[in-house]
Amino acid sequence: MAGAHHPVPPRNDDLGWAVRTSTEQEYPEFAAVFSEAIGLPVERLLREERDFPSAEYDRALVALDGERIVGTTMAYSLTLTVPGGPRAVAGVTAVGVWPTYRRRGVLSALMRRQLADVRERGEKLAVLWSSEGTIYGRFGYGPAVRQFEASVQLAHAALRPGAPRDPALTVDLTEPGHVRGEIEELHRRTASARNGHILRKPGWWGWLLHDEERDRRGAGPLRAAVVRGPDGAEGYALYRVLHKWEDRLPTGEVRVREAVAATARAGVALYDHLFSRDLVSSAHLDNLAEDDILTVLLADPRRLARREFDSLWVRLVDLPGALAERSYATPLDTVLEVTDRFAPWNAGRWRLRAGGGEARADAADAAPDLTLDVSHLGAVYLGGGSLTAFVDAGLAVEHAPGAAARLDTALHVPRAPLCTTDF
Ligand SMILES: CC(=O)SCCNC(=O)CCNC(=O)[C@H](O)C(C)(C)COP(=O)(O)OP(=O)(O)OC[C@H]1O[C@@H](n2cnc3c(N)ncnc32)[C@H](O)[C@@H]1OP(=O)(O)O
Repeated sequence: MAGAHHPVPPRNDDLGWAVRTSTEQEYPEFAAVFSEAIGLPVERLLREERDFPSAEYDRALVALDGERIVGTTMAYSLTLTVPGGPRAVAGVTAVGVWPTYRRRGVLSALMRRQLADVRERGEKLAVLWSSEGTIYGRFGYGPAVRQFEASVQLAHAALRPGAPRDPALTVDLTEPGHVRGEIEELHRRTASARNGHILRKPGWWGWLLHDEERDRRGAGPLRAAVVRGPDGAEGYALYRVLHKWEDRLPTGEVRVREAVAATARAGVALYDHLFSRDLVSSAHLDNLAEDDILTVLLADPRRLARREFDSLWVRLVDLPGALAERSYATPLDTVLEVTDRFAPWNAGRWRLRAGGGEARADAADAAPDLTLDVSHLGAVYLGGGSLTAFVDAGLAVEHAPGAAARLDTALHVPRAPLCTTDF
């Protein structure tokens, strides 16, 4: 369905670059272009795809200059946790343009075609991790997950005395491969509690857990710490230890890739374990949600040095579909005037109504309460961020006083979104 007043555009990009689906046979050439653009050795891309196949060749697109591939992108068929439950989404990846062809509209042509393809498949959202913050806003993506990496000196990493500790729990430290089944199951079980998680396919675990010397950046092998209670595994952490010495003092660190806990007591047991490793002085945690339990568990939270970054970007590809399949915290009846340069079928006025556990968005002619870009909706779709900030900044316009605040309230979710799967 198109928004009022805006017809569906033709599929081909107007700048003239030919875009077509790629093939498995063509993958070496595809990988060569992407590797040159992104700065990863092509041998590595080819080896990883051989050892841990993940490519969906029927979702790989190439832009051509004659016969020559000058731009690439691919999409994975993923499942993402969103308010309302897990949903099928397109996971956009492998975006690259051959350096001598950049800034001539090649990516724009690929994006247009990819959005049309995603829509045709019936996926309502496209998501990605961006290499730079400047690329994807114009294509309608908004930074939907802001999370942080953090460091803490172990001398100041004591947890609050009231933290729940249960002596019945044990911590098993081992190679990830030995406990892969438990890890996979725990990730699946806990991911649904937070928006922004990718429900990892079994094939992805091999890639995530493979542990080669060259990936260690001086640290030791990847370890899994699994917390078990009387009824089985309750949490795990994946981490490495970097041992370093200066003036006979240990200055190394525990490098935590992810810590996952199904219970509060398991979370405490994991942090107790990670922060009590010998012969290191600090811990570095790669992916923490804004409201990770550590932010309230540390006796001295000021000691947690945080650096925020955007992880998952979200794009509403089928705007009425995406808004209708999301859940809302409060009833809502509002008219949105949406701009969308790259998926014009979304542009126009939409009346969004939510209540009684249902939501719908219909093309409308009524006067809008808010005028905003589709990227703004992407930025708040998972329940993080604030539309009011876009209004305050003058990027979105509020016509009915309080409209942005009401929408923000309806979009609210109790836990900050988090994405720990970089694809
Ligand atoms: C999900 C992922 O795979 S993330 C990985 C993304 N890939 C990379 O970072 C690899 C290195 N970079 C590249 O290969 C290319 O520069 C790309 C893919 C980022 C951009 O491709 P291009 O073909 O140059 O983009 P295109 O010419 O269509 O640009 C469209 C617009 O976006 C702007 N733009 C594109 N990339 C950037 C950027 N990195 N920073 C700022 N603006 C940008 C262009 O200036 C242009 O603006 P305009 O419409 O006002 O003229």
